[in-house]
Amino acid sequence: MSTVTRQRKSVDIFTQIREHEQVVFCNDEKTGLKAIIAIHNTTLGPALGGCRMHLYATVEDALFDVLRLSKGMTYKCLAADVDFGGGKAVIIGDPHKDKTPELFRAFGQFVESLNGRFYTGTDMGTTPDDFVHAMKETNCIVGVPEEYGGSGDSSVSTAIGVVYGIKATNKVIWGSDALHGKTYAIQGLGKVGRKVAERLLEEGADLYVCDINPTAIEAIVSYAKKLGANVKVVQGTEIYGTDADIFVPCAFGNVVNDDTINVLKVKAIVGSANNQLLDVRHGRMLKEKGILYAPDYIVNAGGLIQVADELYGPNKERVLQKTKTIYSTLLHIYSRAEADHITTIEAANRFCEERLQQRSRRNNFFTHHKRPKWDIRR
Ligand SMILES: NC(=O)C1=CN([C@@H]2O[C@H](COP(=O)(O)OP(=O)(O)OC[C@H]3O[C@@H](n4cnc5c(N)ncnc54)[C@H](O)[C@@H]3O)[C@@H](O)[C@H]2O)C=CC1
Ligand SMILES: O=C(O)CCC(=O)C(=O)O
Repeated sequence: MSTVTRQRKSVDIFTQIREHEQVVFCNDEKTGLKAIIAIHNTTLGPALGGCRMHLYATVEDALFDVLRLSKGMTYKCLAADVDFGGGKAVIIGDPHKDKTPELFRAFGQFVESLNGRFYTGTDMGTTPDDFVHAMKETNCIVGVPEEYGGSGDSSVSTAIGVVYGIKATNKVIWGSDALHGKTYAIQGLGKVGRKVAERLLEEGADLYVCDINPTAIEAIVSYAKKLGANVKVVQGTEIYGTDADIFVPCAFGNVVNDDTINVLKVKAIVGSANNQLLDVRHGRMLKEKGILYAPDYIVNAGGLIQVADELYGPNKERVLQKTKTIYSTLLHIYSRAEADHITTIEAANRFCEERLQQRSRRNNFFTHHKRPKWDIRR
């Protein structure tokens, strides 16, 4: 039994979704689609969040994941200062075997049925090309390929934001935001992790990397070779115990738990993975161990910033400028945590909850989506 499953108690469904506005179970026999869409909070505007595809062991695991991910999006929208709410979707299936155009069209129909309350795009296990099929059924898709007039793959901005997060962390620990001269342990070399790895290598950093996909490993090893840079490949859980300076989780959530904290030797954790802490108490354990934790939803907000911007008509320069603010927001969170003697995740949560209180006072006049945008229906 996994650590995650062990620590979860069995509770009734309404207790599980008590913090959420709406949870939609999507079932389509013809295409085999089994998905869950969770809308956490739409105080600031329609819910926005990517769609993950993963072969969950149980439906309960999928529900647990989508509930946490969608709540995280509410906080991410608040931290990034965009007028959207928190939502997320998960498709239960193997992203390497179970994808079909029809499955994504069926998913698009369910998104459309929410009538503008939920906008979605890529996450772990999905790519912009998957959502081109969903776009035939709904306009509520983001991270749309540039050839359709969208902003393109949102992982580009996510990776840029993660690098700003690493720079801010280096500044706090070593007094300089330079990326070189440090070793980073990157878990996951997918859409985000690979881009972060390439940037770090270009800056002269050393890397430990791991991924379950040999092609992803080969790509980064050959890139390093081209640059004459240093990459060591490690297997599975070995990534937690390396002598790297910073651990960069860019695969799945819950990677910071009792087991991994025991073996982590790094000075800081800064990565793109959503929900890195299994529980808030793991934030306290990191603090006690002297490991600086960059709250995930602060650091990985670049993609959100990009796709939120896309809905107003994409502008790359505007996205880049806003993504850069991840650096200053993170420095603010670090100093607030220090001043208030709390963990960095507690400081980030307080910052967002205060913003939500302030914004809730504004009259929120939201009407459902305005115009057909992606007219590619066949
Ligand atoms: N794509 C985006 O713009 C954003 C992604 N995130 C988060 O960042 C993380 C990565 O997202 P993407 O790069 O989009 O996903 P992806 O699906 O493109 O890449 C994930 C990578 O992790 C690898 N992986 C899976 N299990 C692994 C394991 N046990 N050990 C090592 N590697 C493993 C996969 O083989 C894949 O290469 C996810 O947690 C996602 O929620 C957060 C914000 C935005
Ligand atoms: O990157 C996206 O497409 C939306 C943002 C998101 O889902 C996330 O930040 O986890």
